[in-house]
Order: sequence, then structure tokens, then C-alpha cells
Amino acid sequence: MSFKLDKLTVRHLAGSQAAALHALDLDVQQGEQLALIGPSGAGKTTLLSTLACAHQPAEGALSVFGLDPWALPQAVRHRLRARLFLAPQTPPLPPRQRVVTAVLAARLPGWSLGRALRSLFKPVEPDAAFEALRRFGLGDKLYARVDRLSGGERQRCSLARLLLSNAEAFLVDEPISALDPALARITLATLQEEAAARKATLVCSLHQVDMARVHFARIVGLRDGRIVFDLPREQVTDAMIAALYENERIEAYPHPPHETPERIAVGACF
Ligand SMILES: Nc1ncnc2c1ncn2[C@@H]1O[C@H](COP(=O)(O)OP(=O)(O)OP(=O)(O)O)[C@@H](O)[C@H]1O
Repeated sequence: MSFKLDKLTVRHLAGSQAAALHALDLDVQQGEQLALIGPSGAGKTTLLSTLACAHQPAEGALSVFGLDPWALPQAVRHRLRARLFLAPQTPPLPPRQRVVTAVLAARLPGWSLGRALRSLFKPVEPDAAFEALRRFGLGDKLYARVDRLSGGERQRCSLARLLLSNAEAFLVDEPISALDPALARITLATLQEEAAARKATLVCSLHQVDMARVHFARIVGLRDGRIVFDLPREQVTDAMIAALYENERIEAYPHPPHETPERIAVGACF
């Protein structure tokens, strides 16, 4: 079993302290691949970062590879995290770095300090970085600077890191949000092939519901921090999807809640 959640509630420290996830129950077997879908703010990112042990739950039980991450000493939890790869929606890549160096950073946990320092000056495994980038259609960017990549290229650069990691579970947040349809298909296929080849678990949040239903056998629908359904794709109906996204609309606030129209009228921002 990769992940077991039992009545798991998660709150963000900043903001309203309202629960972002409410009493979730979820089992994910090792090697399983599932898509997380749901409207903006549903809690997909929070769930992924909780599974990655980046976010401590407020209540309930979390088991990752059979261990309770938050009952472990920090160093052991750190080793547990190294078995997980979280690919965030906006990857935090060092801007002035070359792509090859950024991708090879995935190897750092397995390298000695000397090898890591050497690689900063002359990348030690450029062929491995090239191969990972090539699988995401980025072979020509090996020596490009990270801050000269487009949004979609940065996303794929971050996923190329995933290929070089030794992770046993991939937690991927909206990996195709900046990609055209053809690249989106290649990207999902590459992630799924890699997960299947190393029997790694893949949990992937997606806004593209159609892609989720085509590519993933299990679909988990989240809304307002709760699991609305967790079903094999054949059992997910269009009506369920419509209900999941129902009433998604922009709230019509006439002015910020802390400002009166009178104050705004006299230029309150000064
Ligand atoms: N750092 C934070 N501090 C306070 N509240 C947060 C924080 N991050 C997220 N939230 C809140 O937690 C809830 C869930 O947000 P989350 O980012 O997990 O949703 P999501 O489904 O990933 O949304 P999206 O599809 O827009 O990325 C939202 O109400 C959001 O406002």
C-alpha cells in the first residue's frame, strides 16, 4: 500500500484556518495510477502535498508506505520523502541554472558532496539528463537557461527530473496545464509508462476531465475538500462530472470586503 488516509483533515496555517480537506478516506495501492479532478480550490494541491509529507494533517491518520510520517523522527521522515516525487504546478527551478543542471538535481540525494559540487561546474551525467528531456520532447533544451524556457517547457523540465529520481510514488500537480493537446498526450503517456515500468504509484491532478477519463482507470472527484466519488472510469458518468463542477462561477463582489465604496471613491489605496 502506498497511501492510506483515514478521516484525514488538513488545514492551512495561513488564511482562514478552515479545513482544506475534510475527513478524507482514501487507499492507494503501490503501482496504482489515479487522476484527481475537481473545481479550482477543491483541495487537489493540498492533497498532493499532504501525500508528499509536505503538509502535516490536523486530524485523522496518514500512512505512507506503511509508515506514519509525522510520528517519525525528522531524519527518517526526510528519507521517506525521498521515496516520493512531488511535481508542483509551478516548478521552483533556479532561474539562472542550465536545464541540464536543474534536471540532474534529481540525482543529488544519491551523490556524494564531491560529485554534486563537480556537477555544478561540469554536469556529470549529461546523457541521462538528455534522455529524460528527450522523452518529454525537450532534448534541444539541454544547455538552455531555465529562465529562458516557456511555461510548458519549465513544466516538462520539472517532469524530466522525476524520471531521474528514484521515487516509488509520483505526485504530479496539473502537469499539462501549459501544454498543447499533442504534448499533453505525450507527457501523460510518458509519466504513465515510467510509473508502470518501475511499478511506482502515480497520483495526478488534472483540470482536463476528458484527458483524465481517457488516461486513468481510477478517477477521484474532489470538491470543497471532500471526496465526491472515487470510481473506476467506466462508472463515472457525465452527470457526475457536471455535478462535480456545478455552480462554478465568479462571485460578484462589488468591492473588496474591507473597503467601503466611499473610501474607494476618494482613492483609499493612498
Ligand atoms: N497556502 C495556503 N494558505 C491558506 N489557504 C490555502 C493555501 N493553499 C490553498 N489554500 C486553500 O485551500 C483550499 C484548497 O486549495 P488547493 O490549492 O488545494 O485547491 P486545488 O483543487 O488544487 O485548486 P486549483 O485547481 O485552483 O489548483 C482553497 O480554499 C485554498 O484557498
